[in-house]
Amino acid sequence: MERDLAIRLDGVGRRYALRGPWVLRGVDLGIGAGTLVRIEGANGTGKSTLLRLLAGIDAPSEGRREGRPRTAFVPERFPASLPFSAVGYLTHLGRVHGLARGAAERSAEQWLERFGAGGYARTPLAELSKGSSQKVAVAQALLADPELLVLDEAWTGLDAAARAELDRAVAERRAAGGAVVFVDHDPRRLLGATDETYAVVGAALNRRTESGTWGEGEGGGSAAPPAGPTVVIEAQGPLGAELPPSVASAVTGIGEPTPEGVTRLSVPESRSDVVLKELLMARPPWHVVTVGGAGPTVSSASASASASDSASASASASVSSSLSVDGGEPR
Ligand SMILES: Nc1ncnc2c1ncn2[C@@H]1O[C@H](COP(=O)(O)OP(=O)(O)OP(=O)(O)O)[C@@H](O)[C@H]1O
Repeated sequence: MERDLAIRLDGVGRRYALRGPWVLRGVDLGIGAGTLVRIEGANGTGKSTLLRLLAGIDAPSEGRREGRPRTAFVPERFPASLPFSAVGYLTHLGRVHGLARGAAERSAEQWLERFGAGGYARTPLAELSKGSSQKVAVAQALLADPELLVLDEAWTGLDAAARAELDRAVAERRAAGGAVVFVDHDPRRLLGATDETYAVVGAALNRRTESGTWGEGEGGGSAAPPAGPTVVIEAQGPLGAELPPSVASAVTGIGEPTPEGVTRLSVPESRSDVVLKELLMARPPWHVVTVGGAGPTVSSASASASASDSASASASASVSSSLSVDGGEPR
């Protein structure tokens, strides 16, 4: 293992059933000590699966996880109904992490205070609000100074002060030489502080290069975009809006926006439905202007920019049913 790597995934694949579809395959990923790494990807692509593998609470179906950093994990869903008070639970975990009782209790109380949940220290977990419960979820990960901190949507449900506190805690971890890996739906989360960004696409991991395009993962080709036909989507975003990260990670080409704000996207056909859905469900939604083959646009469709979720989904379905592919007939 290279020096200064907190952890490394080597040729890692994960599927949830024998002969089931691979959620991840051929993933090679090294996380350096003291680095902050963002993982992106459309819904259901395998971000949480990757985080669980990194955190060591799930095992790869193939490949290896190398390195044994002291790891803490904030899961997407925290089991809030455990039979403990907030401080009792955190003290118990502190002891599991090797702290003496007194030190564990002090650390538990300090972290609850930092996240503005000191007043709920003696409240049973099952009685906490969703936001307070999330504060406990975050505190449990921070109390033993992890060398690898894995955060799955950890900011979701926190109030603004607690979100800022978590940003600070992440900076402190890094300053102490810890690595932090996170998934978050907000593309601005820790923007500027992030060292590396990867996207899960089609079971592989793509790394964002410095120019903002998506390169191959470390596996030397394992993260190449799927071969096959390409669909061109022209989409118009809300004024000044950036392309949703989940879309940016799924496309193979992004044109310069026109003065009217229409951006031309090249998308592998196998990802086009996901990209259309992500555009239409973005907040605020994007307007899909045309959908066609890589040559001249051969079909067009539009969707209301103020569509509700269900309307967006049905608009997506009607758009995708009019897709055409390279050199082919409209479907
Ligand atoms: N324990 C499990 N058993 C079976 N299938 C699973 C399990 N966990 C995840 N999956 C499947 O693996 C795929 C990837 O799921 P995962 O939760 O990792 O994606 P995600 O990108 O984190 O999704 P989201 O953005 O919705 O949180 C999905 O098809 C999901 O249904």
